[in-house]
Formats: sequence, structure tokens, C-alpha cells
Amino acid sequence: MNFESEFGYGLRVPSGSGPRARRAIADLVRRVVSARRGVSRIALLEWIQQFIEGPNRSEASALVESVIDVLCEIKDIGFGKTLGEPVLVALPVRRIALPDGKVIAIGDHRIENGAGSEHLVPEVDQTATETLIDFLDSFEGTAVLIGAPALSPKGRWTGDGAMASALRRALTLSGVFDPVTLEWSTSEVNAAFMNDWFGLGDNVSSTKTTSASDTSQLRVAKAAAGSRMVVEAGPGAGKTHAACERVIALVQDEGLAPSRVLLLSFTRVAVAELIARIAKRLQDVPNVAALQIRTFDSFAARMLSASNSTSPGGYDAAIQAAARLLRSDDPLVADAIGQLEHVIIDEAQDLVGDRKELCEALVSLLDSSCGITVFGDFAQSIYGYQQREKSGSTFLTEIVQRDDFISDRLESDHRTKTLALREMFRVVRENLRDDQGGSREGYFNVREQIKAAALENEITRFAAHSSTTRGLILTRSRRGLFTAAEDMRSAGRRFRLRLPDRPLRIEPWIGAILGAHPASESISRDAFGVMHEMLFPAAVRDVDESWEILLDLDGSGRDSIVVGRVADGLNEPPLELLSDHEGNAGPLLSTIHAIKGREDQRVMLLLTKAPHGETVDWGEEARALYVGATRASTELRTGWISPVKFYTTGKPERYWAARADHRLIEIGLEPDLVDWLEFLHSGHVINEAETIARIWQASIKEPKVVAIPDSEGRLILRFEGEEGYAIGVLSPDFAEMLQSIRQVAPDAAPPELISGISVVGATTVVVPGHAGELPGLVLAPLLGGFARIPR
Ligand SMILES: Nc1ncnc2c1ncn2[C@@H]1O[C@H](COP(=O)(O)OP(=O)(O)OP(=O)(O)O)[C@@H](O)[C@H]1O
Repeated sequence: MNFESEFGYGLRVPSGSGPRARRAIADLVRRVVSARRGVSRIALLEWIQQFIEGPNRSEASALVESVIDVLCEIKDIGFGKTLGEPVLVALPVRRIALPDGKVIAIGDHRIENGAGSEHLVPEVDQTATETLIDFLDSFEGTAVLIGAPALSPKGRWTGDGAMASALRRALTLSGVFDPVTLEWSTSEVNAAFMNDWFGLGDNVSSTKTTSASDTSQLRVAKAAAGSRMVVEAGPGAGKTHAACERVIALVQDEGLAPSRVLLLSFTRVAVAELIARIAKRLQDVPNVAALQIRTFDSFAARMLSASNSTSPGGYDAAIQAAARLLRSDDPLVADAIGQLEHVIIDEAQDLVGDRKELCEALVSLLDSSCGITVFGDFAQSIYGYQQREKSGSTFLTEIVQRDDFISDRLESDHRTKTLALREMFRVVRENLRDDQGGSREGYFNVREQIKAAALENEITRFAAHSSTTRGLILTRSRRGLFTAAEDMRSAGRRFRLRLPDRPLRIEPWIGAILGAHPASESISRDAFGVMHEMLFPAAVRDVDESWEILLDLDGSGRDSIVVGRVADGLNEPPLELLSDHEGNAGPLLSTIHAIKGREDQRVMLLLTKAPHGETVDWGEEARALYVGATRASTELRTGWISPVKFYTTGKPERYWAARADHRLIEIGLEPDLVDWLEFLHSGHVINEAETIARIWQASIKEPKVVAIPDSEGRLILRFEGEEGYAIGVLSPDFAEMLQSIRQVAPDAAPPELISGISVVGATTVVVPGHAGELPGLVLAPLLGGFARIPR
């Protein structure tokens, strides 16, 4: 074969073995590999050597070999077989966004600069198909290189032994890298990214290892048990870590009995993480399960039930009742609270209204010897609106003013992996601190600073953007969230959606397998194996793992389970069986409010037109943007949406919109379906097992369903096809709300057909048993989207 006449046009490789020569060789390699279905390494090597002037044959061959190796290593070209012989082949184009915002291309892109460039891979001005993180993640093996020296933007490798291939790949892609001399040059931002990603350098933290506390975390953790402290901690300062270490030190070093320590936090997810971390560290401590680590809501519910008060419906009402109970001089309550020796309260900047009242009542009832640690951050206070009070006071602002509390702060930022983000976290926080009341100018300032730290800004087609394959997509408002979800849905993208006020979501396979079996039924491992196998579509968890979970829930210590005991175990479901979002894959869409405390490598913060009007709380608006932007550890982008207009109604707040010939009403909130027993009594369940099987299938296929009134005016939820199979009944409250939005009397005839409802999953549900009997299990559909009601 004559390569020269076929591909050798216009070629010349600059002399020497520098970056320009390597790039020219890379172009040659790509040219041949792209034009041929497959070319053997030897043939390629020999052909390219003839274009190299100067060095002797063996030097030339070593140079070409090293370029081919690098191209294979970064998957610029790949391996294949022709007639059973190994060959090099072209790979599809990938455009990779670097941390500093440049986009480079690998694969069969056919871009050649010949001898013009020092970069082995060309820079392009098209949009990226993935980011450097995706690229690095697509290779197997650990990427943490603790102990190796940090990279500066320009340098030469001095680490022990060979350089890890992951790092060679990253250096090749993000600048100029010589695989022989191990010298590189790249931008400052890229170097900082690699240091953090690979854990290079002593002064760089890595979240991939169990971390030792920093000095300020240690100071807080090891303070005397009886001290009362307010600890200010900026985003990423490691509050969770410090709170865990505080509990561990109180029990281990200060000898407090676990039952005398109370830790309160906002979300179940946060509580679950705290429990898991602490339990792991204190596994040898007897009675560690007696530690009281709770959400504010579960603390309130516990108090009410311990004092035999009936818990009123709704979280807010329970919190109010618990606060009243704490203030009531009830000797039993005073005694229980008086036993506590240390109380830790997290996220104090968001404690306003009833929760603030609850914490104040709690603190005032504590014994004077009881220590208190309060964590919070002024810059992240975003719940002022709940109160609609202008004072802006929170539990945090009040407690810092008390002179029986000392102030401390967590000083490091353990989250950010790029200099730009690190600076933004710091500078914006200072601005927010100086301008706590807030001003329009201050708000725009924050917005600009966030944008300056972002890799890309105001991406309008975010649903088609390469970065939105994962990470967080955040909106300021619920309206924005629905608009964003709609955009993703119409772009055919998978996503997960986090909506508060939705029913508890317990993994559905439990209800799908055990639902419709009598509560008293005992099931052996073998019998369960068959039931698991028969589930169609199959569950994600395999049979062994599922069985372990069921044995734990059953809790009897036997080697078989009883359905009712499993159901009982699910009355307080372990957090790992709960999900706080809909959907199984893709980026997580959430409002900023619902995501606090979480972090992700990648964040797309969706901006909208700035708020306007007299009543805007500019301070709060600025802080909300700050909370959103500071969820990102590595890649922050801003996108742009124009939220659709919605009205709201009811409590919990529900969105609806008026259209020319129909109305749209948000569906899927906690009270939208009647419970299982009522569904059974409606007469629309012919075969319970069959109904559960259909709900299970729907939870995976996520079809649209309709609601049609039956002869008694109940709105029955049915599949559109499948002979209109019934899977639930909409609640009377939903029906009433619907009538009010239609502006007709509650007892007027319901609409003939409500469409547009989606099944977005299913949840295992515990059905209470009759007096003295064990509860049972069923499966309920989870609904989502907007119900469409004709006018
Ligand atoms: N001492 C430490 N060394 C290394 N990494 C740490 C350390 N402490 C915390 N981290 C890590 O830093 C990151 C931020 O911690 P965390 O989420 O607890 O911050 P935070 O103070 O709660 O932030 P925010 O206020 O934004 O919610 C986490 O990934 C955590 O694992």
C-alpha cells in the first residue's frame, strides 16, 4: 500500500521532538486512521517516519510511538481488528469542555493545524459534548493521587515513580504535555482543577478520603460539653463534619450518655447522613442508638406522643403544638428536657416562625448546665419569606446577641475545586455580610460575581446542553422548576425532580412483591426467591440484597419474614429506602430552597429576569442566588428561563394555570389520592394482586393516565388504554379544589375527563391493620405533571 500518495499531501513534520512536531505527527496519525477502516501500528509507524527530518531512525520511531501511545491513552484513536489482526481505528468525535472554559476535540474531527499548534488536541469553538470530569470519569480506576506534589500551571513532574495515566490524560487534554520529559503547561484554572480532582499537594483537601478535621472544626468539636456556642460556617465549611465530630467528642471524650445528646437538623437526608457517620464512628459505644438525632418535625412529633398529646394534622401545627407544650410548665416535659446535657441545632439561619419559636422554647427549658452548639450562616438565610415579617430575625440572629453564647466560626472552604469558585464563595459572602438588609444594586452585584465565576453563562437551551446530563439544575422559584422540567421533558432528556410536599416515597419493589399477601403470611428465603423472580419488570435490587433488607425490616432475627412485621418495620422506614425525588436518572432539578446543604460537582443555576416592584426583599434574593451557586464544587454554569405564569391555591400550595379551553392543575401532592382501603371499598379493585402488578409496571413505564367520574361522582384514575384499568381514586379534597378552580359549586357535576396526569413512580404503602392485627403492604402510584381540566 502506498500511504504517501494517498495521504501524504502537504505534509511536513517540524524538526525536533517538541510539541509542534508531536502535534504534526498526531495530525498524520489521525488522517490515516480516519481514512482507513483500520491500520496496523507497524504500517502506520513506518509511513510516518519518512516525514520526520533530522533525528535518526530509532529516535524518530520512538517519537512516533510515544504520540500513538498518547492518542490511544486519551481515546483519540482506538483499537479494533481487521481480519483477526489488531489495528488502530478512528473513534467518534467528542468535544470536551475544560475547567477554564476552552473546548477541545478528540476523535475523528478532521481538524488539522499541521505544524502550527503546540497542543496535541485542537481547540474548537463548538459546544462541548461533555466536560473534563465526564471524560476522566469514563475511565476505570481510582483517580486520587494523594501524596503527590501539587501542579503549578507550568512545570515538570517530580513525583515518585511513573505518572499515573489518569493525570497524563488530564494534562494532555488541558494544555501542552510532553510524555517523555513529563513537562507541561496549562492554565491556572485547569491546574487548580487537577490538583483538587487528583488530590495533589499537601495543602489541598480531598473529599474522597475520610478527612481529618481542620483546626476550626477541631476547636468546635472539642469544646467543653457545657459550653454554649454559635458557630458561623460559610458554604462548604464542613458543618456536617463538625457536627458529627462534636457529638463524637461529647460521647467519647466528655463521657456524655448518648441519650442525653440531642441534635436537630432540617431534612431527613441530613439526619440520615449524620446518623450513619456517627454510628460508624461510635460503634463500640453501648447505647449509641439512644442518641437523639432528629429533624425538627420528628422532634416535635416525639414530644407530643411522649406527653400523650394528640398530634394535630400537618407539620406546622405539630411544631406549634410542641412549642406550646414546651412552654406549658408540664412537669413531665420539663423533666425530659432537663435530662439533656447537650443540644446541637443546625441551619439556625433558616429557623424562623414556628421552628424558631420551638427552638427558643427548648433552649429556655434546658438546664443551665446543658451545653448548646448552634450552627448557621447569615449569608445563606433564605427562609425569611415564610414569616412575611420585616424584622428579618431568625434563631441565629437572636442567639448571637445573647451574652451567654460565645461565637466561633469554621474557617476553611472544603468544597470548591477551582480558584474562581473559591474566590466567589468568599467575596460574595463578604458583600452579603456588609449589606444584610440588601439593595437592588447589591443583588445585581452578587449576580455578576456569580456569573464571573461560572464556566458559561445564560445558556438558554440548557435542556440540550452537554453539561445537563447530570449534576444539579436549580431554580429560584417553583414556577421556574416546573418550566425547567417541561423544557427537559420536551427535549426528551431524562431528569430527576425534587418536589417538597410530595408523598413519602418508599422503594416500590417491597409493595410490588409483598403487596396483596396477607399480613400474617410467613415467607421463606426460597419462596421469596420465586416471588422476586416473577416480578415483571424485574426490580433493580437483586434477590440477595432485597432479602437482607426484608430481614432487617422484619427484625425478628429469624430466617424467614412475616409480611406484617416487614410492614411494621416500614412504619419508620430506614432512610436508605426513601427517595426524595421522582425519576431514576439524569440531573436533579430542584428549587434552591429544597437543595440547601447539598453539593454537587456540577451546577446549572437557572436565572430569570430580576425581580421588580416595591416589595422585593433584595437581601433574600441575593442570598438565594448565593445558596444556589455555592452548591457547585467544580463546575458552575448559569442558564436562562422565563418561568410560565401560574396561580396558586390551597395548602400545601398548588399551582394552576388558565388556558383558552382548559385549566391546568398541579397533581401529585400528598393528599391527592384516597388511601388503599377507600380505593378497595370504591368497588373498582377487582383483583388486588393484578392492580398492584399494573401499578408496578406503570411506575417503570411512566404512562399518562386519566381521571373519569364513576356513577357516584368519584374521580377514578384509569390507564388510557388497557381497558381503562383503575389504579386509584382522586381524593375528595382534590375534587373540591378542582371545582373551585372551575368556579362551580362543590356538588356540581365533575368534569367528564381529566387528562394530562402522569404516573411518575410508585411507593410502598403500609396499610394499618385492625385492632391488634399486623399492618399490610400495598403499592400506590405516584402522580406528577399537570392535570388538564376542560372548561
Ligand atoms: N476537614 C475536612 N477535610 C476535607 N473535606 C472536608 C472536611 N470537612 C468537610 N469536608 C468536605 O467538604 C464538603 C463541604 O462540607 P459540608 O457540606 O458539610 O459543608 P457545609 O458547611 O454544610 O456547607 P453548606 O453551608 O453549603 O451546606 C463536603 O464534601 C465534606 O465532605
